[in-house]
Amino acid sequence: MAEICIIKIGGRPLADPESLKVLCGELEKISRQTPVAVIHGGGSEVSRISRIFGLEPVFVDGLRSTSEEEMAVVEMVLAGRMNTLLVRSLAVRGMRAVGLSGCDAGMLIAEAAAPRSRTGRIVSTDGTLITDLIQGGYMPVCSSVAMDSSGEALNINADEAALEIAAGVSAARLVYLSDVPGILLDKQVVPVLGPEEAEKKITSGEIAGGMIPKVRSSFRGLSRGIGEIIIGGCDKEGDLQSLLQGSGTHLRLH
Ligand SMILES: Nc1ncnc2c1ncn2[C@@H]1O[C@H](COP(=O)(O)OP(=O)(O)O)[C@@H](O)[C@H]1O
Ligand SMILES: CC(=O)N[C@@H](CCC(=O)OP(=O)(O)O)C(=O)O
Repeated sequence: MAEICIIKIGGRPLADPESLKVLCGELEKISRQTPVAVIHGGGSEVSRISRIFGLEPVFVDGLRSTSEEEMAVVEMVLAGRMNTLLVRSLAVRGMRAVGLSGCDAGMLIAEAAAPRSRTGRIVSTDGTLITDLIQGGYMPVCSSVAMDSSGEALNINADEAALEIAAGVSAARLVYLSDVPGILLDKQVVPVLGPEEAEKKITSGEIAGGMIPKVRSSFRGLSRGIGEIIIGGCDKEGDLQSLLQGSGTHLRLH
């Protein structure tokens, strides 16, 4: 099979119709060149809906501390609204998008990160469904909802879900599309970043919030055989192609 490219989409592009249009156009172009699977988040929408239900989000090191009640919102928003929104937006352009969550065919099995928490840590990944769908000419579109061994839902950070799936299918490339053009240090995009430098910048607070799990999971992914990991934005036509050709931040082990 041709080399698989995993594209992780954060929540903010999904919340804006214009960004979503650009993104889907870019995915259409890229998918003509290489097989693509999309893993998506939607954390900002989860927070918005949680607040409507009177649940104030709490994040620790960029990860949501997920209560039982919040898990219901996570599932509803990510595996429901966000997933179908993305699938419809791709399908209308002629792509054979298939909506999935990490629970499908046991793709992402996780365990609770702490007692009574519904925030999960992935313990096993099965990429077969993704490769089977790609071989059948489909574009898998997967949310980061996972399950534990007793069948309960767990909330996985979408960056980590993308990383696990990319490692599970031995992806040639994993692209994290975010609302920033790459990792910024002194307001400039860093073209290449290694693990020691990244940890220093996390300690100093220059890399913070949601960027922490993205960066840390990337280095774990590279050591597990993902060919290349790129962080960047996709705001206008040509952005995704240019990320694949060298713009944004490229994470390297050495
Ligand atoms: N050094 C940094 N460079 C770029 N973004 C950073 C940095 N440190 C923290 N961030 C934050 O990380 C965010 C992207 O991560 P995250 O919120 O998880 O986005 P997404 O939902 O797109 O995955 C940016 O919007 C920015 O606020
Ligand atoms: C455990 C955890 O933090 N899960 C994330 C899952 C969604 C996500 O990661 O969305 P973005 O990619 O848009 O940030 C959350 O609940 O926000």
